[in-house]
This record gives sequence, C-alpha cells and structure tokens, in this order.
Amino acid sequence: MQITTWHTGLFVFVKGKQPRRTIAYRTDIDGLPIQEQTGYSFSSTHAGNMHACGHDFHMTIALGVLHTLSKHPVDDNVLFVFQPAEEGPGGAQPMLASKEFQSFHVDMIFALHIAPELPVGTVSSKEGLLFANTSELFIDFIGQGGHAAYPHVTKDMVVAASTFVTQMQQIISRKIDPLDSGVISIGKVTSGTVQNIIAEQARLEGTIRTLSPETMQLIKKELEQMMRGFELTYDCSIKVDYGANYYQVYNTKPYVDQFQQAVQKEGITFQTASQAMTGEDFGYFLKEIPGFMFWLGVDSPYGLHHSQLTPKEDALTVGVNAVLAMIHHV
Ligand SMILES: CC(=O)N[C@@H](CCC[C@H](N)C(=O)O)C(=O)O
Repeated sequence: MQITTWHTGLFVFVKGKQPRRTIAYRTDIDGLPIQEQTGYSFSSTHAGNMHACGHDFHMTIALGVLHTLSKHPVDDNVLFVFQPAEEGPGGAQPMLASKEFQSFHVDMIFALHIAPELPVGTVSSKEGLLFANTSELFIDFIGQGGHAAYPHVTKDMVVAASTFVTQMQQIISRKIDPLDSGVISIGKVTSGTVQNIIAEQARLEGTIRTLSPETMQLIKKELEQMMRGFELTYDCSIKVDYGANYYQVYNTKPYVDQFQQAVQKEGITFQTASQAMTGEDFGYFLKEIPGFMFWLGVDSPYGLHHSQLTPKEDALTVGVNAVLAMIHHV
C-alpha cells in the first residue's frame, strides 16, 4: 500500500495482483459550518462545524473497503482518493490536475453520496446526468445611505436587493425553456446597520443550479443584464462574483449497468435515480475519466445540510459491500 499526501487530502494506492488497469474510488472528507444537534455521543468536537452531508460516512466506507482490499487485493490496482473541499471551493479539479493523481493513470473512477430519503439496503443511480451544474453567487449592491426619514436623497440598497431577489426568479420562469430547468436560490442576505438608517450596501449570497452548462451560461447572462437594469433604476453599482463552479456529474452507461448487476447479486436493491439539482465536484473527475456516482440509502428523517442528519449506521455495511461488489465485477 502506498500513501501519498496532497494538501489536506490523500491518495492510497493498493497494488493489484495482476493489474491490467487502475480503478479509483473517491471519497470527500470536508464538513460544513453547522452546529451539530444529533445528540450523538460521537458528535463533532469542533464547535459550529459538522459533516452534515455524509462525508464522514463516505470516508468510513472508503476505509472499510481499503481494510478489506489491503488483506485481499484484487487483480487490478485500486486507488483511494480522499478529497478535500467538496462543499467549496472545490478540491476535485486541482486534485485531478495534480501530478500526484496523474501519475496513477486511472482508467475508471466511482464514488457514492448518502441519500437520506432512501431506505437502508437500497442504492440508486442512472446513466447520464445525475447531479447539476452549480455556481456560487455573490452579488454586492453599493448605493448611498442616509436618514430613514429622507429616502428620496439616498440610494436604498435594501429595496434594490430585495426587489432583485424576487425579480431574479423570473429568469427561471420566463427565460429558461419550460422543458429545461434551473434553480437560483439566495441563502443569505446582509444589509444595513440599524432600523432608522437607509442601507448603503447589500450583499446576496446564493447558488445557481442547471441541467446543462449552456443553461448556466444563459442564466448568468440574464442575471448580468438584470443587474445593469437595476443599476439604472436604483442609481447604484452592482458587482457579481460566481465563486466556485462545479461541472455536472454525468455517469458513463456501461458502468451503471455493471453496478446494478453487481449489487443485485449481493442482495442490494437498485433503484433508477432521477436527476438532482445537488452539485458535486466529482463531476470534474467524470469529465476526464469514465465512471459513475451512486446514491446510498441511509434513511435519515433529516436531510442533507441539516444539523440533525442521522444516517443509519447499518448503511455502512451496505456501502462497503456495494463498492467491493463493483470492484470485483467491473
Ligand atoms: C451534495 C451537495 O450537497 N453538494 C453541495 C455542493 C456545493 C456547491 C457550491 N458550494 C454551491 O453552493 O454552489 C450542494 O450544495 O449541492
């Protein structure tokens, strides 16, 4: 076994007995700025930070598979990719481009993500698009503050930004083909100082999701056009920053079919997935290397990015078995 560190990530290479190729299995390892409220005795010891998106689960499964393969290697080489920064700003792209990763000459790659809504014992995937294209979205409005009693001599950025939040949804309803789809969500709004001062600045923080890179470009173009209109209407300056962008997760067909056969032989239920507006920078690996991603049922009453996400631990064994089944079958 060969271990190579890469920034805060790791590559672990298990040499095959008679290698014809190298199969890679990727797990993300980072967490989210959420205060854990699961009540578990093994809750996060880092105040204000927890996994909340299953990356602890993903890692544990990778370690379980690694434990088995270190004792019983298969014919092919298996590379374990422990990848940082999936939640942002994105570790996949720089890790993929690294000389360390390139030196392994990976032929096929796969990964999983927990699915709180699926029962334990079920996995789910589909050929083609599984996860969306994403772009973070940060919009700054700069106007002119002043006394709340004299709005006419100010440039009120609370009014400009809040109108923008509602109006931007018309890009989805009026500019996107109804048979296509997109999401613009604002998760954070910051503005103002006290109740009787007109806010000079406002900041919107959100994300854009689309089913194609082309629709992503269209939404960004329309947003920028709307910003120029708002600059004229509200006599202000508006700046946009798209932060981290993730390429869609697009699964290669033969591998999804092979995975279905492999897991069904193990008594695991396979469900055909629908495409989802979640994002995953694993899409960058799949852009360069054939492979796929799948959902693993963990039956949690609380969803991804929730402080009480509680995946059922029985799903760990299912995850390890599903990954091993694929490695043996492919
Ligand atoms: C599986 C999952 O929840 N992934 C995240 C990826 C974040 C992408 C980026 N930071 C953004 O918000 O656009 C997701 O939110 O889907």
